[in-house]
Amino acid sequence: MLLTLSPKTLSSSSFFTVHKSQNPKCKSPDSCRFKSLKCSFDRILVKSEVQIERNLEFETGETFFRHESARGRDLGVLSATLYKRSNGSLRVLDAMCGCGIRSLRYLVEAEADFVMANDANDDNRRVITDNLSKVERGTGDERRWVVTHMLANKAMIERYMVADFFDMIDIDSFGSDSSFLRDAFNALRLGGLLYLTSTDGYSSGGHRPYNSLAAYGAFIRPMPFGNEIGLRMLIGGAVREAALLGYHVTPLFSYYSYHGPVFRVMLRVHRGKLHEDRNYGFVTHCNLCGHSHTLRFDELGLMGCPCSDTKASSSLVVSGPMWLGPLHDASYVTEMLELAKEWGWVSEGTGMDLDKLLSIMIEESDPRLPPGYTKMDEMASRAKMNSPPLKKMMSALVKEGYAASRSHIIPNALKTDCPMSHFVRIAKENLHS
Ligand SMILES: C[S@@+](CC[C@H](N)C(=O)[O-])C[C@H]1O[C@@H](n2cnc3c(N)ncnc32)[C@H](O)[C@@H]1O
Repeated sequence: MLLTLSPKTLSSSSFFTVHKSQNPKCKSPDSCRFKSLKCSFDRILVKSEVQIERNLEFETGETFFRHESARGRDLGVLSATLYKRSNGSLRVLDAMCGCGIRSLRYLVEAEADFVMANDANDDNRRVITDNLSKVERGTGDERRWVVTHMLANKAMIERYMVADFFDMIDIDSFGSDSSFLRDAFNALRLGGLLYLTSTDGYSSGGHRPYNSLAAYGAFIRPMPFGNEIGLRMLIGGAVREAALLGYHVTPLFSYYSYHGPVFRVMLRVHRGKLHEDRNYGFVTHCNLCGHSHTLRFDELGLMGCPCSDTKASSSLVVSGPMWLGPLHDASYVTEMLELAKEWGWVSEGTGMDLDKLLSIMIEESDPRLPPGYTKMDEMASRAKMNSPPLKKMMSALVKEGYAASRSHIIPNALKTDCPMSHFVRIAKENLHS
């Protein structure tokens, strides 16, 4: 019989004593494989944390769990639900499920028909199984969930070898996830969703250019908008890997969270590689004038900075190749926002509200906006003035015919296609008007 616990208190760390014989894995106090369990003569002390997320109660035990990742899980569930609603069925691989909270949410909230909850660490089994037991397991073809303990690559290879494809694969990995990409593309149904996570903040910050080159095929140098570069590098890595297999991907949304930091992108996978992808190339940034622009492969010989200062060539930083197109699909994120409103996931007063986040993502999707953002502080120091209010600056830019948007990555920054010199002039005019 598996160890079962029913904690009486919520969201606090509690200790429970259970009889050793209830735990099939514990042979003796000295050889207990559960790193986290302390066995005494005939009792086990289990540290169990019970959480509530979106009204779902679950336990985390000693698995890796971050409350701060709830927003990323919300976004995954909204996408999964849209998929289920438009395709009629939904089969999910939660490839690194931890305690199984995502699997539980895909089953309950997105009404997934089937979830494979996989985590390489089989010590997590009891917690995952207990959490998923809130949903009837079913049998045979009606089976709604299974728990497996394989390396994520094996879990994907095993399924595609028997032509059993998933509609959605969620890879919530530590570090960089590029080693999972190829198997994930193979194991996904065409038109399916791939939800990728990376916590590799060093690479996106340009501090390990040879690491990013190895993992994503992108040589990344420090740029003032490194966190956006992190998202673009992740999408770019997937674009490249997909092309190798004869597929192409489009980003549905991209989400950066400073807790970690964590970079998440939801991609849709399509058949056929794009022979000429105008959205794949380089980002340049001039540290002298603050101007950023894009450089496609066929423009490499034209490299230079519009500020044409003599010092400019040594101030010009180039990173890539990476994704240059919009970070999100505006109409898709609009559907996500409508669903969030339908479910009442709005104005909850928890950090940045979900509806506000999705609204900013819609703004950021304007295809005229180049990669990067400018912090208002930087603009103010270039213009030698106090920084004007963000909203006032945005409407001034729009009035002059430029695209302008907030950034979901950083609060007091602006994305625009306006060159820095005009930007400073417009700021000065508007601060004094
Ligand atoms: C970031 S945690 C997952 C958190 C979980 N998805 C959530 O939302 O709470 C990563 C998990 O991946 C598991 N893991 C690490 N490497 C793995 C691999 N190669 N294959 C499968 N699971 C792996 C770890 O045991 C850990 O539980």
